[in-house]
Amino acid sequence: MIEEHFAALRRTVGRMETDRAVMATLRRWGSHLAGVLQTGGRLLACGNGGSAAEAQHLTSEVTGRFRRDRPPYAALALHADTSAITAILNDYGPDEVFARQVRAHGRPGDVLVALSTSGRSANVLAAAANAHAMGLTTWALTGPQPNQLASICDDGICVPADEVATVQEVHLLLIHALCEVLDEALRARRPLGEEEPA
Ligand SMILES: O=C(CO)[C@@H](O)[C@H](O)[C@H](O)[C@H](O)COP(=O)(O)O
Ligand SMILES: [Zn+2]
Repeated sequence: MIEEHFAALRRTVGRMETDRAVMATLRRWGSHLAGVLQTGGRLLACGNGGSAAEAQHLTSEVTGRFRRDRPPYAALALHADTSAITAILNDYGPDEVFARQVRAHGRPGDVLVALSTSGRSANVLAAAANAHAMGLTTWALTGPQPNQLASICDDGICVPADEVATVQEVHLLLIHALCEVLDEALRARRPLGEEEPA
């Protein structure tokens, strides 16, 4: 029933909107990410299916822009290079498709955002484990807790919804909220004399 679909989204958003921990996490992430990007670090993001699209939505907003003009920053969605993906899949197997790229593109201090509605996709778990071992900061966006991805990442937001679709829809809301706080933090950190174009 489509009414139930709308109701599930409304319920979940309502629950998260009043969860102070979620807002605090987003603000902490925005401010940390601003520092990483402005000092030459990079954002990596990964996920499967709908979560791949969400990962790419986030990185495109960082490299392009969100609401206002600002300098571009380094961000990569790890499923987007189809030649690398097919070669790694073919030569090393499915669990390595993101992990190998984390090892190639990640540097200590960079940030990995790992998205999984179930929190148990092996390739996303491997990416997070590799990133952690290399000294990247790892953040999880998942479905309900407990789940393995949230437990191995440095920080995470777990969406309390039963349906994969609802979790994905709320992930996009969280991504836009993160872009909002990131832009605020970038503006606050910009040195005097480097105001953004009108
Ligand atoms: O978008 C959808 C369902 O809405 C699917 O493509 C879904 O993302 C795929 O089944 C993924 O493989 C699920 O992976 P995960 O979220 O459990 O890590
Ligand atoms: Zn957007």
